[in-house]
Amino acid sequence: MKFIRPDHWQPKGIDDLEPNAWQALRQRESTSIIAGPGAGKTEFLAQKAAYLLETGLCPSNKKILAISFKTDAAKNLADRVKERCSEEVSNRFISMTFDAFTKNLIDRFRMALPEHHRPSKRYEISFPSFHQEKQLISSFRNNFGNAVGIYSFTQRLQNMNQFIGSVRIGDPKLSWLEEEFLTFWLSQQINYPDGVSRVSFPALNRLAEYIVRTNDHVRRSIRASYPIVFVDEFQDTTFAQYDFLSSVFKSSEAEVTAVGDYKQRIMGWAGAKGDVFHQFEADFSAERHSLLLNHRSSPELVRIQHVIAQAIDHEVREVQTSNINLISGDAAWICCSYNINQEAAHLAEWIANDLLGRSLNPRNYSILVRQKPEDYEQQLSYYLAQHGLSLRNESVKIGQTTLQDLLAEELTILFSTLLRLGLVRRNAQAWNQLSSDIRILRNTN
Ligand SMILES: Nc1ncnc2c1ncn2[C@@H]1O[C@H](COP(=O)(O)OP(=O)(O)OP(=O)(O)O)[C@@H](O)[C@H]1O
Repeated sequence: MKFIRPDHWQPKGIDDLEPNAWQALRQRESTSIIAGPGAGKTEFLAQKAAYLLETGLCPSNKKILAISFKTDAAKNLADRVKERCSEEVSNRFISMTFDAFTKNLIDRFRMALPEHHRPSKRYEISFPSFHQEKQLISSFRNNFGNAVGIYSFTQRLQNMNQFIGSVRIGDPKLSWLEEEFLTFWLSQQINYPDGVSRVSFPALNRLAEYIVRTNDHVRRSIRASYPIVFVDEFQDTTFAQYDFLSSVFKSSEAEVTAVGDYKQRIMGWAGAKGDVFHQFEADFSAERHSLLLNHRSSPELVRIQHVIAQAIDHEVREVQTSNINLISGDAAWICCSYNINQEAAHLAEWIANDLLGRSLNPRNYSILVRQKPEDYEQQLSYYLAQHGLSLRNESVKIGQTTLQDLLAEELTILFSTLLRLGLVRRNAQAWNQLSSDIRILRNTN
């Protein structure tokens, strides 16, 4: 493959990068990139991957490892690199979730674990409920009821994610109660009468961290394969995941780029570290860069985001938008309501008026709420019905899944296109869509 000279390399699929992004892209040490919503964090990583791979700065026998927290984020990043680079180049970009990466490590190096911590060869992933965690704590307390300090210790266990994040397997600094609990917690997941372990992702993370910390061979082979590492949504890194990252890459030659926005931290409840950017910058001697252009939102929305961002961090820098206002009049504003009924009534009335005023369709409107839509559904449905409008809660549970996940399934899309085609005499768009889906199904594309 012919490499591009680094000073001749140009971004792919976008016109340019902002000056701070150029600086961070060319930086050959660990860096942290702080950027608000829509500032192009994912795009930046895709461009940096293209830059390093196409210029040969990431040698052809090495790969870039990109770690995200959610499957769709990992896929989105991989797709962007695929769109921007040739197959030969994008094949060396490995994008996966933290959990997939640590699970993969356990699957390959399970034998590096001490026998009593080793899951069975074939194991299942478990998702312990809050209730199961409580039961685990209470059986532990029953076993160690007389131990000195057991009361305050079990209080600490109430935030299980945080506790697990604070203890490393085999760490000589652990107190004996910490060590006993960790062993108990792991053995409950590993030893089952049918011989099939049921292991949670936090346990897999902890076991993988143990392997890379204690096994030079595994650690060196990961470092050798991935001299360049990206971590997306870094604000949501848990204590255990951070430990894993630092056990593998700290004090190595790896260039780690951590991208995120501490103001968008959503996983605090799941044990995400509050000060993760500061710690990363100290541990990896990483230089901080901020992206100050928003590429997604209208200027009014960016101004509102800034008001909210300032409430979280007084020193936050103002972001500009690269977009123009597409809506005449107000595009975004903040309303304060005294209670949920007043809010729902106002929203329903506003939608009904706007619908008439702009001759739009009810399906052009979507209401996003904080956390649980079912907390708002009843009131919103009631007030919308007074204007002849109905509401569909897409996060409603259907069996193990939700309506929105079900609607995004390829098979659901196929059936709904089929239904749309059957409902009216002619629907060219549905016809084309269905014809192409059927060609793919029959493998005649
Ligand atoms: N330099 C750029 N020039 C033009 N468009 C860009 C640029 N960077 C990003 N974009 C576009 O802006 C949009 C938002 O970018 P992206 O998804 O990377 O943002 P993000 O910061 O990762 O978002 P989020 O806050 O949701 O995590 C995308 O459509 C992307 O293609």
